[in-house]
Order: sequence, then structure tokens, then C-alpha cells
Amino acid sequence: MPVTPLHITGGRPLSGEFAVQPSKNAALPIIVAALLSREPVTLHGIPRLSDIYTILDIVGHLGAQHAWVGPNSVTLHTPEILNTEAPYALVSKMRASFIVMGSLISRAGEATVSMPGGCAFGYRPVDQHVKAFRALGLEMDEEGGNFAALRTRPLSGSYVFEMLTVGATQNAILAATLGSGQVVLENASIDTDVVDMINFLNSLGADIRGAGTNTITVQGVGSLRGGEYRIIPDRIEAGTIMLAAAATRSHITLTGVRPDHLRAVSMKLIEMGVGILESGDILTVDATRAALKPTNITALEFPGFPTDVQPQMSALLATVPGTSVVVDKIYPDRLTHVVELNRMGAQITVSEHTQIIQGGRVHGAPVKAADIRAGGALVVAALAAEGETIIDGMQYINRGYERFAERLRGLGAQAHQAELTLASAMD
Ligand SMILES: CC(=O)N[C@H]1[C@@H](OP(=O)(O)OP(=O)(O)OC[C@H]2O[C@@H](n3ccc(=O)[nH]c3=O)[C@H](O)[C@@H]2O)O[C@H](CO)[C@@H](O)[C@@H]1O
Ligand SMILES: C=C(OP(=O)(O)O)C(=O)O
Repeated sequence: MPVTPLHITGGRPLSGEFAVQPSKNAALPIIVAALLSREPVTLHGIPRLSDIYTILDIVGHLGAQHAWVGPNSVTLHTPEILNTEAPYALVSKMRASFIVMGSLISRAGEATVSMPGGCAFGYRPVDQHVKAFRALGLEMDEEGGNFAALRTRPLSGSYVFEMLTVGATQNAILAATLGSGQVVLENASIDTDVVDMINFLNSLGADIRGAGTNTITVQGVGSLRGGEYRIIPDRIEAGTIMLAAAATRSHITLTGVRPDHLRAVSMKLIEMGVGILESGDILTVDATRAALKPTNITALEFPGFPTDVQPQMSALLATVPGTSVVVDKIYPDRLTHVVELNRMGAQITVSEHTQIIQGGRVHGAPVKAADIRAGGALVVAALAAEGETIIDGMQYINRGYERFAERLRGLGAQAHQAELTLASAMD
């Protein structure tokens, strides 16, 4: 299905309130984790995004029935696993799909999953998933781009991750949740999305200790019950909007946020001269008080500055006079936004994976998003830019931001996506 470009006429401040969506990157693994229960599980706080529809298709193929029971609530029910194979056509769309491997191993003792896809911003191996599975006792085979796992004895033992990885930590936890052995994961990710998945599994009766620390112990249990769970707010969307407010020198309020998940973004904005006020689940951003100062950022694992907000930060810094430097230690090649921002008058050069940004004015231009957060960056820049920006590649933005044009209009932005005409629908 073709999607029409987003038109934004920028250069004016935003105002009002923005209700942050529930977290895509927490919801995806929790939907996969719901496969572990034979009983119905109702999840509240599921954003209506293309990635969510994709994962629902994937778990549906494996045996989960699902029904939307509210605007952002889904009930999943998997009495039986019907398939232990997740084919390329489904898995190639999205990186998060690779963790169905863990759920299938737990529930069925075997899994064949194609190498995952996802946003193309550089090398994204799955070696830690595979090494962890092997260390915990699974037989692993790789053939023709597929990974096959077979459980011949209860999972047990330990694995020390070679780097902090959200997905591999989640995959190993899922694989060990149902069973009779004990698994210890060291140098495990403390990311909010790992913690939320563990909290969800424990709410159904799993025995997983150490969430939010680098050592996670999973004691296998026989089965999980059904239940209800609410997913955390989307800190990446919230971060994008905070940076949009700063780029447009606005004063806005974000509602339904977890300020404690956003500290790295808030601290950088405060350092730049932006006022940030936290009160419960409300966060106010005031960029009207002083001229903003340039800064340097390095994207790191949580609780460091998120890689998923790095391109949007580059867009903001392109509007701040002076020199800023941006490095991404998680995905050093996450740079597809640079050429497009430069099309809008930004002055960003890249040397050895380091963005050197000479901030100043940006102007509207036709641009193209090549991945989700590059799209977020182009929206931030377009809101700040004089004139009209036409952003192509909305299929990427739609992976991560729900009804974005409409919700940005709620902040007073001039943003609209043309309706699909019969002619464009047949493209
Ligand atoms: C759907 C979802 O939630 N995606 C997020 C998740 O991706 P994802 O879970 O894939 O990212 P990881 O945390 O696993 O990756 C972190 C780093 O470890 C490396 N690595 C990872 C696994 C592995 O087997 N080998 C290896 O070398 C990666 O290349 C990367 O440099 O976390 C990323 C890092 O916060 C975010 O950008 C993604 O938006
Ligand atoms: C990069 C993302 O997703 P994926 O890991 O599926 O590519 C993202 O959510 O920013």
C-alpha cells in the first residue's frame, strides 16, 4: 500500500499538550512474550503502528488469536503453538521479530527463524542471541539464512553477554521462562523495554529476578497464567517531541510520560538552556527563555542518551548556532538523516562516524526518510524550518509514530498528509 508524503510548513512555535503514545519497543517483545501463556492475556497500551500489525501477524502465524478490545488494548490467546517456523516474508520486516525464537523454544522446544530485518542503518548481527542459546544448552544450526534451535534438555547454566543488548537479553529470558532449569544472564541489558517485559512475565507467574540490573536469574516454571498488563509510555516518541519543542523554541507539555526514562534527554536539554519541569507523568519543555547553546552527545545504552533519539538530536543541533558533535556508540553508521538534513540547509559533516554540526538556520525542502528515526529527525527539522518540507518515506515514520501528522496538528503544527487518491493507490 503506497503512502503519501508528509507536508510540514515550519518556522513557528508549537504550543499546548501532547499525549505520548505507549511504547512500541516495549509492546513488541511483550506481544511475543504473551505467546508463553495458554490463557488469554489482555495488553493495554498497544500503539496502533505498522510494526504492531506486523508482530500480530507473526504471532498469529505461530498460533496466537488476537482481538482489539479497545483503542489501544489487545487480547491474545495461544492455546496451542501451531507453527514453530517464522518465515522470511514475516521476519524480514522488523528486527524485533527475531525474539519469537525465545518464545517458541520455551513453549515448543524448537524454533526455526529467519535472520531478522529492520531499519537499515548498518551492521546488526544476532551473534549474541545465538551464543547465549548455545551456552544455555540449545542445539543451534544455521542454514540458508535461517536459524534452527532445538531443546534436548532443560535450559540451564549462564551466559555473559559480550555487550549490552536489549534483544538478545529478551530472547534468552523468553527461552528460559518455561522449563525446569535455572539460567543466569550476566552483563544483561537494563533497558526499560527489558524491565517491562520481565514485569509482564512475572505478573503471569514467571520467576525472573534482577530486572533493571546486569544480572538476571530465570528459574523456569511449568506454565504461565493469563492476565492483564499495561505497557510503559514511549520514551523515544517523547524524546522526539521534546527535541521538536526545543528546535521550534516552544513551550509545550507532554502527558503520559515516564520522566525517569527520559533523564539523559532532559539533562542535555537543560545543559543547552531549555527549561524542563517534571511533575508525576507530566513533563514541560520550555525553550523560550534563553538562546540555546550547542552541545556534544554520545548515544549509549540506557540510561545513556538513546541511539533512537540520536538523529532527532542532530536535527535540533542543526538549528543551534555554534559547533556540536554527535557520536553514536550503538550504531555508529546510523547516519541516513545527515544528507537529508543538509538538503534543508543544515551543515553537518561526517568524519570517522562523528557528526560535526555547524548550527544555524534550516529551510524547507523535499526530503526522504530512510528509517524510522531519520524520519523523526526530518520532522523535527521541518517543524523548525522556514517554508514547506515534503517528507517522503512515511512508511518508516508510520512504523514508529502513531497518526503523527494529526497529533502534531494538536500542537499547532502545520502538518498534513495528502489523502490517497485512486491513482496513487494503484502506484
Ligand atoms: C524493536 C526494538 O526494540 N529495537 C531497539 C533495540 O534493538 P536491538 O534489540 O536489535 O538492539 P540491541 O540492544 O540488541 O543492540 C545493541 C548493540 O549490540 C549489537 N549486537 C546486538 C545483538 C547481537 O547479537 N550482536 C550485536 O553485536 C548491535 O549491533 C548494537 O550495536 O535496541 C536498539 C538499541 O537501543 C534500538 O535502536 C532499537 O530501536
Ligand atoms: C530501529 C528501530 O526498530 P528496529 O530495531 O525494528 O529496526 C526503532 O524503533 O527505532
